[in-house]
Amino acid sequence: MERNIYLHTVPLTQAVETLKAALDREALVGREDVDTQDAAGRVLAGPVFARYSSPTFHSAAMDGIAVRAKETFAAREGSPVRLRLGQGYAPVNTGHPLPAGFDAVVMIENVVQEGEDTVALEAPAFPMQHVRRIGEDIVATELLMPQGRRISAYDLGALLSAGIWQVEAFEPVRLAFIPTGDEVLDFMQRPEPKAGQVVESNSVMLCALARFWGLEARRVPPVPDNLEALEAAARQALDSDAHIVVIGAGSSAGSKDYTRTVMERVGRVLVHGVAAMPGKPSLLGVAQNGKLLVGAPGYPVSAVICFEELVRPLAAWLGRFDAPERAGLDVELTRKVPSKLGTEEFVRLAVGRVGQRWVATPLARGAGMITTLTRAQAMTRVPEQLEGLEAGATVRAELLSPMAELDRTLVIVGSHDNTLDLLANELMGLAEPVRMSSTHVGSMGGINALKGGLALCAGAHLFDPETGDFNFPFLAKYVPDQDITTVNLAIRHQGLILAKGNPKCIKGVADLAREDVRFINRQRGAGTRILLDHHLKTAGIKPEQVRGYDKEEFTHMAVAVNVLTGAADCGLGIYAAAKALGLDFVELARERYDLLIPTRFLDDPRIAALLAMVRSPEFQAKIRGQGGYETNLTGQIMRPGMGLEG
Ligand SMILES: Nc1nc2c(c(=O)[nH]1)N[C@H]1C(S)=C(S)[C@@H](COP(=O)(O)OP(=O)(O)OC[C@H]3O[C@@H](n4cnc5c(N)ncnc54)[C@H](O)[C@@H]3O)O[C@H]1N2
Ligand code: MOO
Repeated sequence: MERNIYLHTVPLTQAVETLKAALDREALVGREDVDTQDAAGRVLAGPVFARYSSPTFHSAAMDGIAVRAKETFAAREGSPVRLRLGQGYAPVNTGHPLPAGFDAVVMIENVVQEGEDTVALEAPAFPMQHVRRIGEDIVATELLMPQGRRISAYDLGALLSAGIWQVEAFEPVRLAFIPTGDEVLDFMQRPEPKAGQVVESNSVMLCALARFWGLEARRVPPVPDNLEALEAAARQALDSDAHIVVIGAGSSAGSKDYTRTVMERVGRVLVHGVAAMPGKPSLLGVAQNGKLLVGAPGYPVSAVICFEELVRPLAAWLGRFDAPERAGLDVELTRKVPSKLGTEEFVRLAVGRVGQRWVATPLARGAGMITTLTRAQAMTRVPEQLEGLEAGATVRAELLSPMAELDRTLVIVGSHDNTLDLLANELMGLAEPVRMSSTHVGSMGGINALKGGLALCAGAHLFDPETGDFNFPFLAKYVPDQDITTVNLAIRHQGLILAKGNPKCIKGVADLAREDVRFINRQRGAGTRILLDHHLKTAGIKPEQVRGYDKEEFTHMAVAVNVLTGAADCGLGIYAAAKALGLDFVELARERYDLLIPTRFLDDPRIAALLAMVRSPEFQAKIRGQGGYETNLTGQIMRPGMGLEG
């Protein structure tokens, strides 16, 4: 099978410009009459002139009486002017036409009723006082709105008031998405994926994005990797009313990546490869019938970049509207971001305020990591001429979440524990919800974040064999100059996580040296790894003797998943992770998992909410409910030397 070789990669802006030059948007996106009441969001194809004035008559702007101004000029406090009903004044309500012969309105509050048909005024009225004049707002025949205007909700009011029942607008930009791949399963069938299969989700995510920009978007069921079937699906979509046809996946160099071939059969490929990461293998072209053809990469994060950076500007240009912009915020990076020279890299960020600083932690950059899309509150771009961004650098971030949500985000960095997930959910249920953004970098990573002032709170469970104490010896060593309050979250049970039924009969640390036992380790700096090293040393086992010692995972659950799938026979982790996946467990140690909080943040409302939650008996019951936890110290402030006893 011949494989695709990319055209050369071009910068994103160049890719967009190339397509603008090749597409005939006048021919592609037509005009149509739209009833005004349905026209919000549509773009006017021509100018709109008012048919009616507003008001169409001189109208009273207040409730009161209509008068002739000149007859009131002499009125003074203590020397009123008296007027008689009929020729002198006429009662009016707001919005009523001004009765013939009168030219001003006096508010009812300023009218003294002296008899059935006599009023007294103690102040003069000026001509046209409290009168809305004919055409004050809109004058018939005048330009109400120019061509090219995107009709807002407000505009609908003005259009109808001016007697415009229909407008001529450009067609809405319509997009059809064709998911492809033998391995993708139609979610409509509620499938259960087997190895090698994935649930099709890109089409729904991307169509929803497109609708948010104002497009009409629809998907078809996934099409298998078969050239004829793909071509037929592409032709069918091109024959529909869609202006943009997107083929999902199959954009790169695999033996079944047919997207480019299909695009060449139904049109011309103008761009294959953009200097962006993710999103590199994106394709753009023009169909024989003039429609925009897009090949979106299969990986979700890549597909999003393809949509946001290529489809969005092109669709906006086709539909003659401005794509919605994101607010910007300067943020400080907690970690270094390496990047490839010559490629614009898109990095998603978890953002939160720590004291007066906005800090941003770069999330994992795998193009297949759907949760980086859901966890990110912002995104930054590493320009193509840079080889990366340094830790501590201030960069411009594009916000993906509202500012108010960012301000309610509690940044917690450090070791992972299932209780943090419990906490994240409970905190969102508060009357004033707190959003937890936790980054799992191990206990030492958490202490480092505190050192750099990059977190409101760190989770740590560092055991010091010399003193038998937790965390304090490490705080004294690494952040001696900071006042940190240590609050216990829970005592938890750590042990060997084993396959169900323990088929390899693993009974303790000594078995880790066995040739037939494959271990899965935690990353350097993780408290659990430090605990393992301590137990290995005590048992007289060298790391080299443990098969898999150098294979690392970042969370307890990831270790458990390795055991569940048979990728490893055993790993060290908390009981809750073993229990969650129905695995066996041999307990090795009880340890204290603490929240380390710089004392100056104790009054921060987010920290206050966290502590209140941790101290509530209901929450503590939920911690115990996970299995493998004790809560007799939970919520209490820890002191050096307390160990597990409190
Ligand atoms: N030899 C090379 N291989 C790859 C290169 C390269 O330069 N040389 N580029 C990589 C990059 S970068 C990307 S991005 C991907 C793009 O892959 P494709 O567009 O060909 O997509 P697939 O391989 O078919 O699928 C990738 C991945 O995404 C899943 N997928 C596909 N469609 C959907 C959907 N509708 N919903 C959810 N998930 C979907 C699919 O199952 C795969 O897991 O290529 C690299 N390879
Ligand atoms: O460029 Mo691909 O789009 O990273 O994953």
